[in-house]
Amino acid sequence: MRPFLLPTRRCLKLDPFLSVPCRFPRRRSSDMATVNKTAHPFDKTRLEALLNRRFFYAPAFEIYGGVAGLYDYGPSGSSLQANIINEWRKHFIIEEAMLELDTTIMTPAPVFETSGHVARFADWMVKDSKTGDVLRADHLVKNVLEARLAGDKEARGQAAAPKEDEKDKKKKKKAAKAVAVQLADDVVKSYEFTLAQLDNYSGAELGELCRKFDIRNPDTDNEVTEPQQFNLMFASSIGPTGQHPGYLRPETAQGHFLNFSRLLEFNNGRVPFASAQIGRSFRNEISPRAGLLRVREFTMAEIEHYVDPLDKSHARFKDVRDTVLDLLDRDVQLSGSTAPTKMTIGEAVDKGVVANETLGYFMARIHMFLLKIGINPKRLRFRQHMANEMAHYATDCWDAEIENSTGWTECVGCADRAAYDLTVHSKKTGHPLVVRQALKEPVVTEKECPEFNKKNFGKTFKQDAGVIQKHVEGLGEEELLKIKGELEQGKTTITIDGKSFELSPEVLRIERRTFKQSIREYTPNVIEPSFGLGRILYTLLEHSFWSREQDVERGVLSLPPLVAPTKVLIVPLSAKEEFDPLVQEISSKLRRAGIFSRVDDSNTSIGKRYARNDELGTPYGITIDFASVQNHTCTLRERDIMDQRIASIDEVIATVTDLVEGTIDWEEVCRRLPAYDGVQAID
Ligand SMILES: Nc1ncnc2c1ncn2[C@@H]1O[C@H](COP(=O)(O)OP(=O)(O)OP(=O)(O)O)[C@@H](O)[C@H]1O
Repeated sequence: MRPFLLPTRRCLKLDPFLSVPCRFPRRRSSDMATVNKTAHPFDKTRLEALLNRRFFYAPAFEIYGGVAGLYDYGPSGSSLQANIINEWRKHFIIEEAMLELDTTIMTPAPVFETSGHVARFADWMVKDSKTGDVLRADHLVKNVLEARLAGDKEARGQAAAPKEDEKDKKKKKKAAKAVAVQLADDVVKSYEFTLAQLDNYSGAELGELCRKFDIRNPDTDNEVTEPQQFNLMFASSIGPTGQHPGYLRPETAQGHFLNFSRLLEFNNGRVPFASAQIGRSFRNEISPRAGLLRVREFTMAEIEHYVDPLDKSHARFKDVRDTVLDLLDRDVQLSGSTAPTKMTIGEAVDKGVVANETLGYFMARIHMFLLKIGINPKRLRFRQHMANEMAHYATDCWDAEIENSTGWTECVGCADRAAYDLTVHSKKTGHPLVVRQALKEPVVTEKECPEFNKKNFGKTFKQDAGVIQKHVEGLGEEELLKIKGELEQGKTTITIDGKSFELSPEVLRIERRTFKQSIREYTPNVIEPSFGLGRILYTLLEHSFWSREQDVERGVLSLPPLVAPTKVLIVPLSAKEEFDPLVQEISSKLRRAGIFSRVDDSNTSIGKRYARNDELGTPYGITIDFASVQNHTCTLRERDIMDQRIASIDEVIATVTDLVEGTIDWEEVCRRLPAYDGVQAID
């Protein structure tokens, strides 16, 4: 026996579905497959209007005119970001027992001088030769060539790529000043080749490309100047004297490295281990025009995983070995192609496509995380850095790129930074940033060692003695053996800076000695996955957005319950007081179950209330009507297919808890709970 009653005739009159206009027909589970999320092409303008209307985010300082590249997140955007961060914490920090940090943003200049950011953290910019407008050189080349290729496609009568919305197409056409112009085949090839390896070009080469392809400022059609470097860090000064320059950090990584010896001690001196940090970073981007995709202040989540340089295997690699990734490696890009290869990460590491197990392990874990929060797997790929693109010290680097209406965007960088950062900071400060490993078995080695007879040596060579000693001590095993042999014959001659010195066994002997080493000291290598949360959040919103087939105006954000800002919407059918105890009961039971819910008791139709929450991505709705008051029942609605089920309040709460925790899906709900069908209830 079900512990609830079917709705009565009275409740049918107030059936929430009957108050919903019939253009939003109710669906049953059997209709699930018929929900067509692609009935309308993706419309960025609609999505942007929705995000603005529902205050996901908005330009910061808007009433002062706004500042490019700075955004404020509203309640929906903040909750979405917090939920993504929560999942990130679980997926990485908790799962891998990482050591979490929260280090300062303001950083004294010497830190970034040592790390190389002052000299090299820069992009190439060009200026409009007449107006002085500033453009990022690689983006200018990309936009113009892509637009010309789009014009060429149109002229050849090929359909534009489906992802491109009208606004984007117009932008590109404008950028190219070449609407529907067919290009010669070799020109198309050379554009495609250039685009495939755009990240590989130096400043001078970008300038060369602008001349070769006659690339101008698309807004004015004016020529552009030679590329110049622009450092992206925001400079500041610490304290009132102005004598201590500082910078707002452009990444959180240096905070990890400077604390390495404390972290190592916290981890009982053991390697491998990882530190993790979520925090704000700042980059003075040259021309931030892509919404959240390129901003000047953003939240990063960074992991620094420290490994033995001689052993980059990962204990849990076997768990992810079979994960299939879309990999776009360096060689494919050099060939001018942008088609990734599907490969298990196991195979990629075995074949040397990905440098080592630890890097591969994190690529697979990044892939899993992005899918878990709702990124479309068909629009996710890993692209290997080209040689010029990679920092000079890095061994291998792959970006998780997510496709969106602007193209493929790097959202997570995953690099093997080798021992660079720890080595340079240690050298600069004299503070050892090394691991001292007690060896299980002492290592016994033998080597040739020079022994100077100090008295005779000093007397013979006087002021040259120091130079000769330094030279001999710097010689390798082979050279020392040669000298040893010659000394055994009576004498040897060495030449330093063109000057020859004759040495005899009275001043120098070469002895073979045995050494026993019980401690190994080394600087660990660092594998760094670095996430930009704003880019992930925005691409997720694009991937989740669609419009109902029946009505393009009815936008839906199909955010997974895991990250949706609100999990359950409680909708009392009427504002009558008799509903209040039920609303309170359901709210408090959901609260106790740890499920974030909101009550919408506004004075609008239930259909409008649901539509509003579909736009907010709220996956489930609980409706309370007069039958609920009588029978202690309520209905449970699924956002995407708009199916509704009925059950006792406790049963609905238990079911929605399972749904939010991800232990069941809607198919299972359909097996558990009967469809809410007012018509059947009358009969
Ligand atoms: N200006 C920005 N706005 C938003 N997110 C950013 C920005 N710059 C970097 N990120 C994010 O931080 C992550 C790590 O930063 P990283 O230094 O690897 O980026 P990057 O290579 O400089 O990016 P790009 O080449 O796109 O400027 C990126 O994968 C991205 O998600």
